[in-house]
Amino acid sequence: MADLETGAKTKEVELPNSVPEGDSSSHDDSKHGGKHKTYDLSIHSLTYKVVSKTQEGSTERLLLNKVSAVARHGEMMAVMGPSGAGKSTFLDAIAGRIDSNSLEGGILVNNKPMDHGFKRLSGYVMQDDQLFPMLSVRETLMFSARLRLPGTMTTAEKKERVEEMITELGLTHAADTKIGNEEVRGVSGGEKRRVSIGVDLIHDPPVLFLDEPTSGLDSTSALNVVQILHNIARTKNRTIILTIHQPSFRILELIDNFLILARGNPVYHGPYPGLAPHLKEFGRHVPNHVNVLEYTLDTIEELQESKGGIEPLVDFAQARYERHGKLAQIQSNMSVIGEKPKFATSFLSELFVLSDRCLRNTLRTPELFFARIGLMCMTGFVLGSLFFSIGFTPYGIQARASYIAFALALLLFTSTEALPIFLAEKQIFIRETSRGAYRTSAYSISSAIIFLPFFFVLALIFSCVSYWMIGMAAEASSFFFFVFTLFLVLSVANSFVVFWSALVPNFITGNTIITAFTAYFFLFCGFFIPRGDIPGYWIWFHYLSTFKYPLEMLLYNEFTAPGVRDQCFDGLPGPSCLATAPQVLAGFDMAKVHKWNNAAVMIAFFLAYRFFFYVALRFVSRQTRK
Ligand SMILES: Nc1ncnc2c1ncn2[C@@H]1O[C@H](COP(=O)(O)OP(=O)(O)OP(=O)(O)O)[C@@H](O)[C@H]1O
Repeated sequence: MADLETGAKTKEVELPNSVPEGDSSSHDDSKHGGKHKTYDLSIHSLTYKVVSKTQEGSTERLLLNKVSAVARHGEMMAVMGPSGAGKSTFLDAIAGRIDSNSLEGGILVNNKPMDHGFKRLSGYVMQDDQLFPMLSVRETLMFSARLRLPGTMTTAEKKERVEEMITELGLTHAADTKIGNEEVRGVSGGEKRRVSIGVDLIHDPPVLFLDEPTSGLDSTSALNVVQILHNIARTKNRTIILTIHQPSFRILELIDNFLILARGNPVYHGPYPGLAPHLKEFGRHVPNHVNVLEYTLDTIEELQESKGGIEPLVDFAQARYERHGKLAQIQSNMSVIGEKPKFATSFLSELFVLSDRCLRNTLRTPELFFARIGLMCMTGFVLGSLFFSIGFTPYGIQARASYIAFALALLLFTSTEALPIFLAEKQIFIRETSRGAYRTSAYSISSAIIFLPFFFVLALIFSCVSYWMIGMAAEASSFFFFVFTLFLVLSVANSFVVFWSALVPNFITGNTIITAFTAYFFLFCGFFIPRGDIPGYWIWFHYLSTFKYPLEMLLYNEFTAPGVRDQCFDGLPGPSCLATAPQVLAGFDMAKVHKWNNAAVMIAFFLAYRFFFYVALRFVSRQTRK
C-alpha cells in the first residue's frame, strides 16, 4: 500500500514493520523541560467491525479494513477520504477512543503495543470547540496549564508557558478576548480553533490527534492552523495525525504523509508527490494542473458508484503494499499494559483550580443569580402578602402547611435550571478527562463547593421576605432551622439534577425525567395522601421523596416552636381547645418526627446523589466506542 517509487522529490514512507526498534528515540528539548521522548506509531492491518441491528436481524459492517500506516515524530500525517470513508473512525481507533477489544490488528507505539498510558500521553483535539465561553483566551490556556502541567512547576513558569503558547498560536492580539458563543461576542472561529489546539498542547504531548482541525475555517485560517501544527511537528519533534477535508495546495505542501481511505479501505499511504504515479500505475492519468488529491477523491467516488466498485483500487493498493513491504507478523496486540493513571497535580490542587474556574464562570453569568434571586424575592412577597399575618385560627393551620408545601415545590421545581448549564459543560468535561486532565472526583466536588453558599443566600432571601410577613414561629432558632431546611432542599435538588444531567443525552430527556420524578416525589410526600393511605407497593416512593423529609422538618419545626405549640387553633372563645398544635401534627401523622434525623437523611441524600453524579461521570468519561 505504501508508495515507494515516487520519483526524485518523493521521500520514502517506511512500512509499519520498519519503525526503529525500542522506544529510545529522544531529542534534546531543554526549553520544554529537558529531554523529550519522541513517539512513532505503526498501525498494522487495523480492522474494525460493528454489528448493527436491523429489522431483518443483525448485520456486520466493516468500518476499517486492514488499514496499515506509519506516523513518525517530526512529521504530520493527514487521513483523507470522501465523506463516510472512515477517517474519524481510524483516528478514534489509533487515539485509543475505541475499545481495544473491538479492534483487530495492531497499533504499536515505538514498537510496543499501545496501552492506556498512551491515551494520557497524547492529546486529542475534537472537531467541536468545547470551551468555556465566559473565559478569555489567556484564562482558558492558564486553567489548562494549572491542571495539566506538573505540580512541581511554579505559577510563574506556568504563566510563561501560557504566554509562549499564545505567541506560538498567533493569539497575542486576542489573548484577553472572551471565547464567546452565540450570545456573547468573542474570538473568531479560527482563533477559537487555535485555542482548542492550545488547550491540548499546553502540556506538550508528544503525539497529537486532531479531528478536522480546519473544518468551518476560511482558507487563510485553515492554512494558519496547519502551519502552526507543521511548525510544532518540526521544531518539537512531535507526531501529528489529523483528518482533513479538501486541503488547499499550500496546505498540501505542509503535510508529510497521507493516508487515503475509501469505505474503510486504505487506497494510498505516502507523500503527496507519490500519489500521481500511484494512480498512473493503477491506470488513471492525472491531468496537468489538477489538484491530485481532489482528482483522487473524485476517482474514489466515481469507482464507488460504478458497477465494479472500489475493489480494483483497493486490491491494487494492497498488492503494491505487499510487493513493496513485508506485512508485519503481528498477532492481535491490543493488550493493555495497565499503567497506573497519573495526574499532573495533586487532588487538592485540582479541586482548587476547578473551583476557581467554576466560580469565575458562575460570576460571569450574573443572570443566573439575578433570575433566581428575583424569583425568590417575588414569590416570597406573593406568599407573604397572600398569607399575611395568619394568626392562630383553623385557617392558620392550612395556611402554614400550604406556605411550607408551596415553598418546597418552588425550590425543587426551579432547580432544573442547573440542567442546561451542566449539559453544556459535560462536553468540556468529556474532552478534558478523556485525556486525563484531572480527577473526576475533584470535578464533582468543586461544583458543589461553589454552589453551596449561593443556595444558602437563596434560602435566606426567600425566608427573610416571606417568613416574618406570614407570622410564622417568631423564635430565632425556628427561623434559622427554616432557612437551614430550605438550604438542604436546594442542595439536594441541585445534586439530583446534576446526577441526571450526567446521564441524559439532551435537555428534553433530562427535563422530562427530572420534572416527572419531582412531581412524583411531591405526590408521595405525605401531604396529599397520608402515609397510612399510600398503597404498600408505592410506599418506597414515599421514603425516596425529597419532599417528605423537609416537609416533616418544617411542619414539626413550626408546630413545636415555643410560641406556637401552646396555641389553640380552633378560633373559638373559651378554655376548651379543639385544635392544639400537637393535634395538628398528629393529624399530619408527624407527631413522632425527629427533625434532626430528617436533616441527616437530607444530608445523606445530598452525598448519595453527588456520589452517583461522580459514578455517572466516570462512566461518561470512560465511554469508548465498542
Ligand atoms: N457505530 C457505528 N455503527 C454503524 N456504522 C457506523 C458507526 N460509526 C460509524 N459508522 C459509519 O462508518 C462510516 C465511517 O464513519 P466516519 O465518521 O469515520 O467517516 P468520516 O470519513 O470521518 O466521514 P466525514 O468526513 O463525513 O466526517 C460512516 O458510513 C458511518 O455511518
